[in-house]
Amino acid sequence: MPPGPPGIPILGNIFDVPKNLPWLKFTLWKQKYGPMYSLNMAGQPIIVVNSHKITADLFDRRSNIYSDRPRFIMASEILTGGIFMIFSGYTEVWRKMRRAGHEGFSLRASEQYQPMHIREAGLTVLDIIQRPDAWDDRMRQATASSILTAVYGWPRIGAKDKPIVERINAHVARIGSAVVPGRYLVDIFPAMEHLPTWMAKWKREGLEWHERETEMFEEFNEGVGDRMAKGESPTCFVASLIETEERHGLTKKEAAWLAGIMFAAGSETTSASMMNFVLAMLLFPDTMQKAQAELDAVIGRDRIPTFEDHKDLPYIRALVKEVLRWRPVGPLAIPRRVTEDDWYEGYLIPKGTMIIPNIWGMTHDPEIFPAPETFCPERFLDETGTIDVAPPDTRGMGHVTFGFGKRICVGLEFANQALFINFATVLWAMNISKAADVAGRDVTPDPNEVIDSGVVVGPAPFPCKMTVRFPEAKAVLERELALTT
Ligand code: HEM
Repeated sequence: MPPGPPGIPILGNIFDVPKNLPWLKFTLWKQKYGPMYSLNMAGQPIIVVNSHKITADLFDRRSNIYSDRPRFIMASEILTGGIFMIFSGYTEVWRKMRRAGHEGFSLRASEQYQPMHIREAGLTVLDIIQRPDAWDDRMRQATASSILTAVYGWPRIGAKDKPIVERINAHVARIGSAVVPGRYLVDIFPAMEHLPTWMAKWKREGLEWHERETEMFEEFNEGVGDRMAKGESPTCFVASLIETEERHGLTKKEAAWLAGIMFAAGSETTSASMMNFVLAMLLFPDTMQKAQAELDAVIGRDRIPTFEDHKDLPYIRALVKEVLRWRPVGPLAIPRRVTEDDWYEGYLIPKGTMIIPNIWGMTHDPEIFPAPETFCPERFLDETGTIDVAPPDTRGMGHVTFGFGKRICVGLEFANQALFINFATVLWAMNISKAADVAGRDVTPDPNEVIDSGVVVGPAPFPCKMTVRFPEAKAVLERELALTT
């Protein structure tokens, strides 16, 4: 295996990997051991990969043996019955779900949600104009709302929907905490999975949660089915799932979980990226001004941005990529497991090895992204500032924040569209600047203070000041949004 940090007998590197910001340590090790090195976590062999080329060679070009996931017994088998697509192995059920998920969120399919994204972004900015202090709450709610609308065709969620959103969020948090290494002993000692439920409270509770959540997700899908039976045709993922049920061969339970998974995978990731955007605008105000100059030149102040403008807004397109590169919300993605012995560059990667792609290490590689801590959208544009450029082996996207190969993020088109229109609308209408403390001094947030929920990493809460850029912004938003109802 490729060499790596030496570790101690039996337990290996278990004490070398920090719980806090492990991707930074992984990135440091890259300097010492190269772009691919191995770790031993109490007998579990792990390979950490830190380069675009290696991830493309393994996850894209050898995807038939690198698309499996390691076992997450509590999160993926007990709490979610083996059908939680994000963590599930490279199985037949995963394939069915993946096909259906991809069909519902492909580039073409995601276009049908564009009017909803424009509306949601505009209404959110209007809310922020009214209550600037609640900007982060509003942005989080907007993300949740867009995904629930896209998945279930629900109208925009508001304060009255809090209980249902909290219920879904609690489900996401439960799974997030269950994948944290060491949270459940069964993931360290798999033999414990055979304990009878009367002896294992964690297992009993996990299975009960699974039953309750299956009921909840099935009810949501049935709600869409009932609307269709009444002759309505909601534009949403579940409606298309119901129409294509037979072709995809999904059971009622699998279809219900597939829809639920879209929210789990898409809500926190997108809202953490929105927070990172605000943070970047605060810390790098010159980029905000350049983006606003582009918006003024292309859109002016008498209408709001739309998706028609995408082709004419290279700086905003680059801004989306730079937010995802600068602060990838899944800095270590989700690990893989190789299903056969494999040889790569003279090294043996034994069957069963866990492979961790260090996305942070790749998006902060100074040879590809000079001064990687500097927020600089220009890195994704050619010298004319109009043509998008991307380093090799990034699928033309410029970064690998959405993952790789057959398991690349299913919702990446939807997420890119949501981020594009939200960034454009916020910057068209608002200025973002540092808030002042009680003594009147500017508060500069530390971008390395983060909240790590298990899979998604976002910035710790920070204050910021949002003000309207020009007096007519509110009236223009109101007028334009009235036209889109
Ligand atoms: C900024 C937003 C997002 C980021 C950065 C992100 C990132 C990721 C990453 C890194 C993975 C793992 C890929 C791999 O293993 O190679 C993933 C998987 C996934 N994402 Fe996203 N995601 C985002 C938004 C979304 C949205 C909006 C949806 C749904 C509408 C979604 C649905 C999924 C699903 C279902 C998977 C599991 C794919 C599989 O295992 O086959 N994501 N995402």
